[in-house]
Amino acid sequence: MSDSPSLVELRNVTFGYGERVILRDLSLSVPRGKVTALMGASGGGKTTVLRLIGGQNRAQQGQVLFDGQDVGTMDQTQLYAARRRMGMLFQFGALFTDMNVFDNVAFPLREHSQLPPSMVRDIVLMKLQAVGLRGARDLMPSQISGGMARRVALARAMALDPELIMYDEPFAGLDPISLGTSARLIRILNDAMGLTTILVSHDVEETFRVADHVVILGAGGVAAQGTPQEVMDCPDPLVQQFVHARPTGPVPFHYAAPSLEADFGAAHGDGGAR
Ligand SMILES: Nc1ncnc2c1ncn2[C@@H]1O[C@H](COP(=O)(O)OP(=O)(O)OP(=O)(O)O)[C@@H](O)[C@H]1O
Repeated sequence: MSDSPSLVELRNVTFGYGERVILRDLSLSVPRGKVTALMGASGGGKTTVLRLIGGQNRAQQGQVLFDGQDVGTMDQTQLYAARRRMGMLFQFGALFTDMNVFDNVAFPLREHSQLPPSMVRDIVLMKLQAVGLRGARDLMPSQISGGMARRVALARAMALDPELIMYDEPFAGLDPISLGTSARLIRILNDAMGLTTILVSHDVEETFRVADHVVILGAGGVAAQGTPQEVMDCPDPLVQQFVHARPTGPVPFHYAAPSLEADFGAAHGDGGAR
């Protein structure tokens, strides 16, 4: 284990899909034991950062360090070992619909460990207890609410006791009470289980309440980072637009497109333009 205060560190990372550069010379660090919120305008590359950390994407330049090791240069075995130390909860963390709550949480344990059934049972019930759903073990996903399903997915992501847990928009579509419960749970679990958390979210109010460290992505790089208060106070117009959810400002509304003239001006009369 590295003795760096950061569990994850991106150093001068450049990444694009085809010709389109999404992250440009991006450097950021995720302190151990803390909740780090990764925020920024839609399409800014937050999910892409999570995918780089998980090794689903590889940086074209720079390094993505997980506990001091470059994820981008790992072979399959090393990557597999690193991923076992990470829990990932992607948008709406889909459950297996043909398995009950218990079996959903047991799934990674049965897949990735040789533990006897009695131990699997104890671990599953402990994880379900941590998210308040020990009593729901026999229910099918169709019998629980969206907020409960999210918590089951969280219990499943924690089944193998990860060191790092990454949430991609865990609050999307939740009612205000479930949202508050989920946010508090993320904080409590981080502290109780000695985790390091990365939270991608658009919900400024709730996220700023639970995060220790906030990173705002903008224009391929870091627009601001610091404590929630430091980021709130950052004078950068892009950051201000984002934290105050203003509809107008430097964040562009339009995805990069040909000029209006190219699409509309010359199209009249040519009969076959797309
Ligand atoms: N597999 C892919 N192939 C091509 N382009 C992609 C792919 N995945 C994402 N992109 C593009 O990369 C950009 C960044 O996407 P990403 O999902 O990382 O953004 P994000 O900040 O998580 O957005 P959101 O907040 O809307 O989820 C987007 O413009 C998207 O269109």
